[in-house]
Amino acid sequence: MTDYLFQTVSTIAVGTDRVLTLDGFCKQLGVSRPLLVTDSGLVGLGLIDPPAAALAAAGLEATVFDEVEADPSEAVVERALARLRQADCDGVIAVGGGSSMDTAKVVAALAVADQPLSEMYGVDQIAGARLPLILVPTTAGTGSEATPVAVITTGDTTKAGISDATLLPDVAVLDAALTTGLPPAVTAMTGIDAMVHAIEAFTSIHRKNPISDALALEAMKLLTHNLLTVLDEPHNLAARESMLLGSLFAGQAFANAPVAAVHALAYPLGGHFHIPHGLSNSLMLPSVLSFNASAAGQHYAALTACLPGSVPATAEGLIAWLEEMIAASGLPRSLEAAGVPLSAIPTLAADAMTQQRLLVNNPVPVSESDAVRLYEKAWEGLR
Ligand SMILES: NC(=O)c1ccc[n+]([C@@H]2O[C@H](COP(=O)([O-])OP(=O)(O)OC[C@H]3O[C@@H](n4cnc5c(N)ncnc54)[C@H](O)[C@@H]3O)[C@@H](O)[C@H]2O)c1
Ligand SMILES: [Fe+2]
Repeated sequence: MTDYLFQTVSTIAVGTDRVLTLDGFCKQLGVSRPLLVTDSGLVGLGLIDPPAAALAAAGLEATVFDEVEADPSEAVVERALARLRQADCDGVIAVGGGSSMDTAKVVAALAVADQPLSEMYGVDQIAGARLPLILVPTTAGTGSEATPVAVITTGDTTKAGISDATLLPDVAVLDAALTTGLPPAVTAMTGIDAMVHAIEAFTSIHRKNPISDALALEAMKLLTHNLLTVLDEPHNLAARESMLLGSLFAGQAFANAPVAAVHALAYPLGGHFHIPHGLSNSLMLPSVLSFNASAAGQHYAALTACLPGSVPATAEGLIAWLEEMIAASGLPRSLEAAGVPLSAIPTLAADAMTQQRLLVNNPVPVSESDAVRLYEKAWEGLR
């Protein structure tokens, strides 16, 4: 038996139109002037007006920052921080995907910590507290509402992680009504990201623990039973809520049993080619799982019990089911189809090697030449 520590978000609110009750959480946390962090796409879809109006009706003066971009840069974080200071905000709310939630987390810490962003990267580097923080995911998803992690793009191409318990929010709000307009491709990519969180947490060789295992198994069940349903029936609220729950559970799992090589090899695709995070994971998933099967085969076999239908209880059974599901969801299945030139592979592999924070969790060690081979397989859509 190994000792372990399990940390997670302290309050989770689930329910349709829960996003209209943010004022109650603000009041509990002593927040009267929240910064509402989001992106312009969500504003355009009209998703931000109702919660902003509900906050105003409750007498709370929210300032909306809607300049978050996918794979948020340091410049976006600094602009959000400047807006927070200008409006003298005393709390931070994100309504959005992982990009908005990660930006909000870092801004809440920077607003209090007497420390520049550059000193926060890595594990346990944040030297202070943070402002009250409420996260409302609109994708299902990154699970960022339940993780101590934020991923920021530094320079032009590098995705760098900050992992610190300070970034666990005070409240996570799961409101399925926010996700019914999620386009099919984003639904599929983000759903696969959540599955990868569950799979990599379940096979992590560092900090794997029984609580994360239970959450990962339940996450796999919820996600794999509902992804094709929400693609067919985008307005099915029960299935959308199951996806949000699955994403939350997977986030709670990997927050305490961290992700590994699929993510380490996916990040350079986002950094260099702006391939969305979930799609990057989906593209690397079959080849990395095949590579890991010699060491993680039993765990992969155990995960097949979570899948719908009768799937052979083997690593091959899991990988083949995932490949079929990726094909059925209509996403590109090779790096070539995703527009990555073959000539980029040496650079991608060298970059992946900088993600040692993640690679150390992988069931099989990954060398730079292994990474080259894995990208070559993924380029051809093979495993
Ligand atoms: N902090 C963590 O633990 C963690 C974990 C995994 C990934 N990440 C990071 O999260 C980011 C990716 O987040 P994401 O995949 O949620 O996507 P995102 O936040 O980048 O959003 C992607 C697109 O989807 C749109 N969108 C979001 N919700 C929508 C909705 N309900 N309806 C219609 N459109 C909607 C957005 O406007 C945007 O255009 C990456 O930077 C990744 O590195 C963080
Ligand atoms: Fe992820």
